[in-house]
Amino acid sequence: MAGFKDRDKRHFPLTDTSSVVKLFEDQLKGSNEPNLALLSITLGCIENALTLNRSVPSTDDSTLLRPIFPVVDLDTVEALYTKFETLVKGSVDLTKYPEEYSSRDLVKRISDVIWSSLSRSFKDKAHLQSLYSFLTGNKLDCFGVAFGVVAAAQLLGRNDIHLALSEDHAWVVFGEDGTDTAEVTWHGKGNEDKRGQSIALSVAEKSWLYLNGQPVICNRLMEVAAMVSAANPSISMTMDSIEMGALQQELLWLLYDESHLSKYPMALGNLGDLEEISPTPGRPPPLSLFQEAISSSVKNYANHHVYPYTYMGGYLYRKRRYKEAIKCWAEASNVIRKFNYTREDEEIYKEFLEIANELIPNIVKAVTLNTLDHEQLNLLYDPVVYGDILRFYDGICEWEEGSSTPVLHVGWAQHLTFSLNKFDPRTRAKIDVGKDEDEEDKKSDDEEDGEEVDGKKVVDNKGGVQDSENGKGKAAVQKDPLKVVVEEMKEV
Ligand SMILES: CC1(C)CN=C(N2CCN(c3ncnc4sc(C(F)(F)C(F)(F)F)cc34)CC2)S1
Repeated sequence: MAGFKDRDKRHFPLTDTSSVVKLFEDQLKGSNEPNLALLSITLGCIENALTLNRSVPSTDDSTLLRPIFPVVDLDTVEALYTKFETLVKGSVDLTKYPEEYSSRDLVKRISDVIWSSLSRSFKDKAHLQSLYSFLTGNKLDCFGVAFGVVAAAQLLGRNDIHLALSEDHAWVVFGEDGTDTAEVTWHGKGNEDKRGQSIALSVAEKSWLYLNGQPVICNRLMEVAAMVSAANPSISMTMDSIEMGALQQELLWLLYDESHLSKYPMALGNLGDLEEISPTPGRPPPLSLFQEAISSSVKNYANHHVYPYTYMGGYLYRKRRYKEAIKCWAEASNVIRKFNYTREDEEIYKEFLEIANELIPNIVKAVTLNTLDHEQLNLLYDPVVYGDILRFYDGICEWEEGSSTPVLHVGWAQHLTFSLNKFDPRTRAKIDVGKDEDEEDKKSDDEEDGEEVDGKKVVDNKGGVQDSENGKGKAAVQKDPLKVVVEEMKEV
């Protein structure tokens, strides 16, 4: 049972990074499970001081000497912890929920307690992810509400309620075998919240938002990793708090060493980004962390996560390692093609749009202008690169096929033709777009379970069978005009 114990109190006051790391270390390695509310209040208090309430820089040089790290007093944290405990225990009558495992009603009740305390102001600002924000400003973002529900559940001794994370949404799992699911927060803008509903219905849509049944399911230690990963060192669009970034980085390495990041690809990616900004001597370089994130997704989530590839692709792009960046983006597209695009998948749509319509054109322009660097210019004569760009687009086309919402529009085709036309025609002739073996396998799989629907075989490209109405009463997007464009061009 979590509680604010004396052994926790002796860490206070916290005066620097290492005292915070020691508190987290004691919580992670201690006898009982880490206290999510205590840690979230503490981390949120520090983030607030380092990013929102920075000491106003005075004109004299005294600020140059004054330590910027805030002193976190025990009574500040204890007061907020008690406020949270009073709210939660005062609002949930546990005698109504005598069962050993949590019910949907209980989960909904806890979500309502957090939800009803929120102020109505807009919620997509930064620094709204911690219980410090909730308790001092009644504001939480989408992640913060889900995290708050799990922290409240822990206070109530409900140890079967855990955080579930996709790449753009959060919900909870609960029940005897931890497979019951419930929405507890909202998603995106202008979408009705589905709080209390199970996720099963949404997963059936094969949308990226729910990772088609492959989300990260946290235990208490991974919930600490989520809290640390969700910390935000940014002060403004152009400035980050060095102290907050360093604290987040040290806490992520502590969690990494305890293997609490091994099934959490995005946290590994976050650590890789922090290491790019400020490398820790003796630690693996960013690329190996991004590779670990990819391997974790392949091993634990049937390679259904996109971000591990875009973390690595973005890094390689920044290092001007363009051929390898394009390879990563082709692998990212190889993941997204497993899904059907639905209207709540905007975040990943924007990711692919930026790669297709900005990053790849920038690369093609850069290597055309910079003809002095033969290594770079060769890119336009490299059939492997050309093939990877085609694979990148083919995955997006496949993502669109069978979807209720179209992905591509003529703007995509304009950038596609710009990029592909820069390649030497002989190079374009060299690649073989023949059916590779797994494509043949897929076809044979489909043959097996394809069935006649009014005389014609209709299979989706996800290996399932759906009627020509895309199984959801919506007209499925047929073969996409872009594929025709690419095929026509190959005859050029
Ligand atoms: C390659 C990228 C464009 C760079 N940053 C990326 N992030 C930044 C960090 N990030 C995350 N990093 C750790 N954990 C989580 S849980 C989560 C979420 F499920 F969507 C939630 F909770 F709804 F916000 C998001 C997210 C989201 C993805 S992807």
